[in-house]
Amino acid sequence: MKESAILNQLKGVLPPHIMEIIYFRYNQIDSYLKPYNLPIKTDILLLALFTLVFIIISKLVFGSSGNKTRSVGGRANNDKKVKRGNTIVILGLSNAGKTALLLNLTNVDKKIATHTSITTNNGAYITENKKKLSVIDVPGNGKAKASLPKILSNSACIIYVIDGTTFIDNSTQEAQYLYDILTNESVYQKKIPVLIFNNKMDLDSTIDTEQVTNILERELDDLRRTRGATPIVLGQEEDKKDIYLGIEGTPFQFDHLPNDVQFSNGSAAPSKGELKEIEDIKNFIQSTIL
Ligand SMILES: Nc1nc2c(ncn2[C@@H]2O[C@H](COP(=O)(O)OP(=O)(O)OP(=O)(O)O)[C@@H](O)[C@H]2O)c(=O)[nH]1
Repeated sequence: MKESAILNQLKGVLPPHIMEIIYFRYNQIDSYLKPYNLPIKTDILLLALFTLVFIIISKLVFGSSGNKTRSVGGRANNDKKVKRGNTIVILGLSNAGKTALLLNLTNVDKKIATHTSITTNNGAYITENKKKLSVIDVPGNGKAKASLPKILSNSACIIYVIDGTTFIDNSTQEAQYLYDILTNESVYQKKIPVLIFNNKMDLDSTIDTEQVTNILERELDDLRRTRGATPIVLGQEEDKKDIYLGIEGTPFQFDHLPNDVQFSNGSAAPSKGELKEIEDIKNFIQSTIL
């Protein structure tokens, strides 16, 4: 039996029956290699081969787990390849209080009047951690709405403002606008978070936010069935993909959407008294920063 320093060392730690097998294989390999007269000892060669096999196996095992970690990040990305923009988009029907909210959230020149806007109003919002986000308020009427798909594609989050004093009369129109927003490709695929803000709570004639939620869910449920026949409000969307809101065969609920849709109420510009801090909105914005 051929002697080898490595085998002698193994002899000290391995049981005799295992050593027997190792010796047998060793001698077999040694006899195979002998005719080649290699300038390297069989045990060194085997050790090198064993190390190589060990490296390959650990690469496969740990290398793939490394990939797994990447794919978790990847999954977050794959998770609709989320790469949202950095604009807080304020939307809603005319007179809802969008510009009032923009003024409240930003430190823009308060000279921007809270009367019917024709073009978008812009400002900057500084988050708790000093991140600067642009804020845009898109008028409820007019040409600015045509540029909405582009604005939405760069949105970080959406605040949809409702005039709580006129909601009952305007609920269908509100739902139609929301439907267009929620079925917008960017909003749907990037799962842009939406906050529905029931505004003008300082006035007596406002509606309870729970009621707003229920009415909107009912209206959106109807719209899912009839929408094919209704004109698209956001315009220029001939190639708009078919996006079905919620779960087919189940009454529509905001919970069924891929987006996080939250509700809140308050006053963007109370007619009397102190300007109420709109903490819910600020918390919402903070929670949407990726
Ligand atoms: N009482 C009260 N009035 C508000 C509140 N928010 C806004 N308003 C008033 O509602 C009116 C409309 O507000 P805007 O901010 O101009 O509304 P908007 O949504 O920007 O309207 P458009 O520019 O037409 O799209 C103004 O007279 C505001 O002062 C609120 O919280 N309480």
